[in-house]
Amino acid sequence: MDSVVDRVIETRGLTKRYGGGQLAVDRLDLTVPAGSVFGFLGPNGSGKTTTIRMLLGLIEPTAGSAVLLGRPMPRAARAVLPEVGALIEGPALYGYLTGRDNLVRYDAADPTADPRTRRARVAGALERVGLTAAAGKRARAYSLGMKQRLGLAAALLRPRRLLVLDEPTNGLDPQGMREIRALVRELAADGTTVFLSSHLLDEIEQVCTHAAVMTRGRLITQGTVAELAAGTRRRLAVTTPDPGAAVRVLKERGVTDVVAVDDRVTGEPPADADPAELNAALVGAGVRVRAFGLERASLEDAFVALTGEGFDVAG
Ligand SMILES: Nc1ncnc2c1ncn2[C@@H]1O[C@H](COP(=O)(O)OP(=O)(O)OP(=O)(O)O)[C@@H](O)[C@H]1O
Repeated sequence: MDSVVDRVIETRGLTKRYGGGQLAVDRLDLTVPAGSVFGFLGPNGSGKTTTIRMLLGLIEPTAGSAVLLGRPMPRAARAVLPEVGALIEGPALYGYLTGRDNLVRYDAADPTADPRTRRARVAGALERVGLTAAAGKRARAYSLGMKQRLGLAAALLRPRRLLVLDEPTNGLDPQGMREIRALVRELAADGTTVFLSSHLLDEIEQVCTHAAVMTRGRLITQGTVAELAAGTRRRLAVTTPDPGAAVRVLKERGVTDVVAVDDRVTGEPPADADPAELNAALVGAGVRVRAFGLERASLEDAFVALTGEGFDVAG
């Protein structure tokens, strides 16, 4: 199957209600463009894993449709899944086998994989994820990050058009997170579309070109990361030894939501305000300004603005 699709994943009204009545995913319309690194963002329990399981045909939707690489799921699973690499809920590894032998096992389980070229494929995948030197170690001696990389290597034994990664950095230390993120960027640079779920906003900002935000089973927004962050207003931040006077002047000039903490005053400027004039007004009123700037809106600001909720941004 080598048809060209510009939408690698497309869902319409995709819904999952579990047996117990729990509505885990509610009428999801998701569009993942080809070539994107697409972040599927939401707090724990927001329905990310359930969505991924439906996309991969592991569970049936209650309603709606999912199209993967232009083909309907789960009906076309047999044709589509060989082109999709997936890493969900940690790779299934045999601890007593070496990293290399784990990959040999994965490769041997693929009926379309030619046994004569198996060694070369496994060596290539190990190289790809930086595990060549550790390939002869038993998997149980691997760190969590190495296990994740081995799982990715398994997903990369054959060329893939789409990689689906469910919380790929969950539980990793900062170094492990950096390694996985670097790998995701490399894979994307080679043209593979990557769909990754995460509850970490900064992770999405660091590696993704596009994102969708979920809460409680519902999609709140989707688009490029730049668009999502641009949807929020920027905040003005003033550092001054005269915070009381600064608050008064800014309010007079129409700045709203003014907050003073120690020597830092922040607020939301009116849409048509000229920052230079606000600064001049402060100075003109005798406020000593040590620093003045507009803060870049982050995806976190966008999330809070969209949902009115805070977000767990801890690594
Ligand atoms: N097999 C199941 N049976 C019943 N309810 C389920 C089942 N799996 C998940 N749920 C419920 O569906 C909702 C969405 O869960 P899901 O695992 O898809 O969220 P998530 O965003 O992936 O969160 P996490 O990151 O914690 O896995 C949750 O309320 C969860 O308790």
